[in-house]
Amino acid sequence: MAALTLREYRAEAEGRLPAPVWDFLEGGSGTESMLSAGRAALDRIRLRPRCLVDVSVCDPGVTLLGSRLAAPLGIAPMAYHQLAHPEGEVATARAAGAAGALLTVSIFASRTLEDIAAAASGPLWLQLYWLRRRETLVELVRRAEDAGYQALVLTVDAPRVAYRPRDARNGFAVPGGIRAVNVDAAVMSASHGGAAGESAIARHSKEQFDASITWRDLAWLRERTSLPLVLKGVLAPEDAELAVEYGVDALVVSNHGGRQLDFAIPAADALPEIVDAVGGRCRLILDGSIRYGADIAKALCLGADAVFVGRPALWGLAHSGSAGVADVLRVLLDEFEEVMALMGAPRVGDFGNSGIVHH
Ligand SMILES: Cc1cc2nc3c(=O)[nH]c(=O)nc-3n(C[C@H](O)[C@H](O)[C@H](O)COP(=O)(O)O)c2cc1C
Ligand SMILES: O=C(O)C(=O)c1ccccc1
Repeated sequence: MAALTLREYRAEAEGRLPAPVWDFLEGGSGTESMLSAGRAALDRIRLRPRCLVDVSVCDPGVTLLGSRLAAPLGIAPMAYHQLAHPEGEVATARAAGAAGALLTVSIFASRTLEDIAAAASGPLWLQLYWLRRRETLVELVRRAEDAGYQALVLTVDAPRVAYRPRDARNGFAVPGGIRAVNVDAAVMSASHGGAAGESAIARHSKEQFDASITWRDLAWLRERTSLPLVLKGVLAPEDAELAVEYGVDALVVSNHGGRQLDFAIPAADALPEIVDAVGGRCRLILDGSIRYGADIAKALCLGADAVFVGRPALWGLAHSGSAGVADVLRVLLDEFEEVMALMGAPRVGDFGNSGIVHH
């Protein structure tokens, strides 16, 4: 298969998916203006290379919360990979393993945690939304521990799923035959069955997500697992400080790919203050609009330890299943390895604040 750029994978994926599914994958909340804003924030950052450094061998490898990765790259949690391909998360896990990338499995994965683990040869983390029914969370934590997942990621930017105009217009619902198989069917039923003018996903979240949780509840979760705990969707330095106080091991600095709070700060703009606030006391992952190897370098220069990539993994999956995801990851890794060489930064630790300028 000829190498495709991520942009080509996107175009190919669009042609293969039903329009309402495409709209759900690609869409954003409210004005959808944050989709381009996230990209613009990264585009404003320019790289400043060093020269005459020995870059004959570049090593993109890192260890993140005990997970060994071929590069500082993970796949962001995304619900229902079967929307993109019948094999769903099992295919994604195979590809992530082959590339040495982390896979974060969504609580609303369409394949079982155990089947995904069986297909994975690399590290897996499990992402949770805080459902009203706490027994579901306790059971998922136990299953993740038993299946060898290496961290838990609590998404904290979604007390409910935001208004997303495309999904509302399409009356989007999770198609029959695709289910969040790791959660009781009764808890998930509102996600199915469309209603004109309303997104079933948004409706389901209002019914089943616990919007009352606070930092005290985080302590409850912290006590129930020895796995590292990650919070996803932090943008305020004050929250980063609180997270450190509550024993959180890493933060995913993210505006949820422009799908939650409309006009929320792009992650790349929020990151510097958060780096200052945590002062090295927890790991930081930049999420949103990562599309090039150079974006990984920019994130590291800003002070992140790694990045998450979201939609491009689903483009690869829609294009050609596991092979497509593996190729998307390979394109990003090859680009990053080249950026390391051209930046004069043969190790991940060589990227620092002097490697970027804002313009
Ligand atoms: C189709 C889709 C489903 C998503 N599902 C989840 C989810 O279940 N949990 C979660 O924390 N974030 C979810 N996200 C957000 C991603 O984890 C990530 O923050 C975002 O996609 C990153 O932006 P990018 O797509 O520009 O890389 C989802 C995103 C998409 C596109
Ligand atoms: O679409 C999303 O971004 C998301 O987080 C989600 C939440 C609930 C169900 C499906 C996806």
